[in-house]
Amino acid sequence: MTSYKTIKDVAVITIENPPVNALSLAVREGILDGLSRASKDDTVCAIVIIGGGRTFPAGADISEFANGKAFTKPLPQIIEKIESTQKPIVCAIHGTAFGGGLEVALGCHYRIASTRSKVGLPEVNLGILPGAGGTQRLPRLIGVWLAAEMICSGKPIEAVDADAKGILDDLVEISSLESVQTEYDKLLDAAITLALRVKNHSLEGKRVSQLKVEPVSDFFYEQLALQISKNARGMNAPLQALKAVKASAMFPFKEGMQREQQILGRLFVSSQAKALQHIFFAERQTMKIPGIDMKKGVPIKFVGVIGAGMMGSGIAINFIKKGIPVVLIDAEQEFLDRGVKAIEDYFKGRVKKGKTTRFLADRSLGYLRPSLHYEDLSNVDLVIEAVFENLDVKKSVLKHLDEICKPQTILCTNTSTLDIDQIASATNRPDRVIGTHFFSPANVMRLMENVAGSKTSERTIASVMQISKTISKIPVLVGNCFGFIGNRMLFPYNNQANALLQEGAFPHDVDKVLYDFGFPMGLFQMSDLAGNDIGLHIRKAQGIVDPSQRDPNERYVSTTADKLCEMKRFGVKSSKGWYSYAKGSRKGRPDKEVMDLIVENSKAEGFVRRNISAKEIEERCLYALINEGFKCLEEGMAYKPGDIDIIWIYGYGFPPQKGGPMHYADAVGLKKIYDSILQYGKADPKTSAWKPSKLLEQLASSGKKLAKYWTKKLKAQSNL
Ligand SMILES: CC/C=C\C/C=C/C(=O)SCCNC(=O)CCNC(=O)[C@H](O)C(C)(C)COP(=O)(O)OP(=O)(O)OC[C@H]1O[C@@H](n2cnc3c(N)ncnc32)[C@H](O)[C@@H]1OP(=O)(O)O
Repeated sequence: MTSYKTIKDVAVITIENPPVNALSLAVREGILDGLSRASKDDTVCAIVIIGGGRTFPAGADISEFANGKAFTKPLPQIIEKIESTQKPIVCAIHGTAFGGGLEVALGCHYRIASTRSKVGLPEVNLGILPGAGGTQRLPRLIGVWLAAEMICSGKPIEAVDADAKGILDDLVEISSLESVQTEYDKLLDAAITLALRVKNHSLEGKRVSQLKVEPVSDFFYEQLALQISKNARGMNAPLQALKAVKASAMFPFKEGMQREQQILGRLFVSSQAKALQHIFFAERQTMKIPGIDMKKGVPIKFVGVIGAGMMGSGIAINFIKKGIPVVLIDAEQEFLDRGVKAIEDYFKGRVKKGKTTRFLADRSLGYLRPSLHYEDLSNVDLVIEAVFENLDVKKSVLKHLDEICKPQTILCTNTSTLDIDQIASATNRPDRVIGTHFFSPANVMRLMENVAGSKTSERTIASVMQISKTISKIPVLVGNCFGFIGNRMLFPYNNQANALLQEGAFPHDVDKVLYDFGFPMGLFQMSDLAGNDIGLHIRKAQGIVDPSQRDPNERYVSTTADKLCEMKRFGVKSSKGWYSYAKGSRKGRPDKEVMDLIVENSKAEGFVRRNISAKEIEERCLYALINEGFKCLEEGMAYKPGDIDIIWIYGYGFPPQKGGPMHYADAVGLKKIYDSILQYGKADPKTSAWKPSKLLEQLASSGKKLAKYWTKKLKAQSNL
């Protein structure tokens, strides 16, 4: 896990734990061993610590948190050992020196970094804090203000920025064209040169723990705490990390470390840390699908997008940003021009905000080829249609594409609800047809539901999952059912919210409970923002708006929602929906007209309105959502519980600190959820969403946890 060599009397300890050189127990032991050898060897005058391969350690080994291994020869002790070594230690950073990696660097006496590298303390994103001395050393090195900002936000910074802040002693210029090997060679060279230059220098002032912290006023802490409460609402770790930073300014290093460790201990065992660490791994597991070999994907080098509306232009941006040429097609010059302008404005905005340079923006725009002619798609490797959400329209587009595109071209349909098999049936290549459900705005939202039809081939799936990754999306493979996973689960959740209105709640009551649970907004606010006509369009497609077409045995809860659309209360865009809005504002106010309508509908539909507790609102919305998630798993529409969690966190704002609906279900207890579902179903037998999932029933009665059960099941499958 580490190697040791000497170059020109400098000991070089190289950390070799690919892919990210996480600081596992074996790495920590390797560092200790290297330090001991270098200290004992009289010919060694200085030490360099460097990461092998592509990076300096990207942190402590997160997989050691759950099994407790992190506490054997713990990182703070290793860093103390590094800092107290009598020979100068130079740390050479490339790639991503994150978390424990940066904390190791802070324990070294000198730090140099490649200009391509990044450093950061992202621990708060895992529900913990930089608990290997990071909260005590960084303020000593760069001051409380800058350190608190880095630690509490968890955001990494570029090496150039780190140098300006005083974290680094020097930068090694590496161009974007140079290979990782050249970067490593140049960095090592520079580190050895520096080590030889400082070999006889005193280490006075070079041990960060011995530096003094300039205190700041309480006002600073109060302001930052306010900002954190707003930006990271519901998250414990950032505020706790701030407390630890404050301790650095109040106490000597040793005492500060004790405070840091106490806080770390509490955070470590918290439900938030477990949830956030679950999300970290679940996000990386979405590419691991039983029976799909991702290596079978074909490279996608040329892409077509049909439809230059908001969705199509957003999709095109993702590709051209990564240097993949896109032919953007629309039927009308006017629409095409509008789409191109939207794309140009997007890049202009990025340049203005300093997020990119004019040169890079122009380079991306150079990859865009607007066209009115489908024939220009004859040679693309993959095409995504983003036309109107209508089955017949989409089928005719796919049929046309099938005739024009080369036989190998993958045809993707961007839909949020429609049947992929039906769309694929319009072509002679159903194996090369797949759903790509982008979330709006498509250039911002990272989630993608990739929908496999019954004939979609392994090669098509692998190709689309790979290219989704290339364009920096988080792709989740899902099965072909109405609404796929995200929207399918949204229906019963939304259904309960509307049912609660019938029984006695108002939109602001439901929204408050969901906001307090941790969602960025409640369902009615979300509906107003998206446009209430979208829901109506879907209900019409389901054939349930017309009372004569409804199943009389199924409760209908959307009378008020339908009437709102009749009243042209479409939401924010018409300044009134479930709420009313001041012109240009997205902040809704409860509206008497809507509340009266709700009360009137309750009466007309035979409900005696009652006070409904926050607990009941929360349980009914969330348990209906969770029950549907279990159904998705038992039907094989979702491949893993973690996939559902990722969809709901990245697509629907489920609070990450609760780990997603399926993780949350395990945390609440499946028996409790199952029993509540039975109870709610008894009171409301006409709501099919209360029919409990068989999988939920089975796990609830056997006392098992979903996560454990599913991991075992997948293991057994892969051993078959
Ligand atoms: C007891 C001490 C307590 C506290 C002090 C210290 C705490 C910490 O250091 S916590 C860790 C802080 N670091 C991070 O949060 C960084 C996490 N990693 C990343 O952000 C990214 O992985 C990356 C930017 C470093 C690289 O991104 P990318 O190139 O996209 O690769 P992947 O994310 O797909 O990762 C590849 C592979 O590595 C696994 N992995 C990444 N980081 C860690 C880690 N710190 N520990 C264990 N494993 C890690 C990741 O799961 C992937 O694994 P698979 O290929 O098996 O999926």
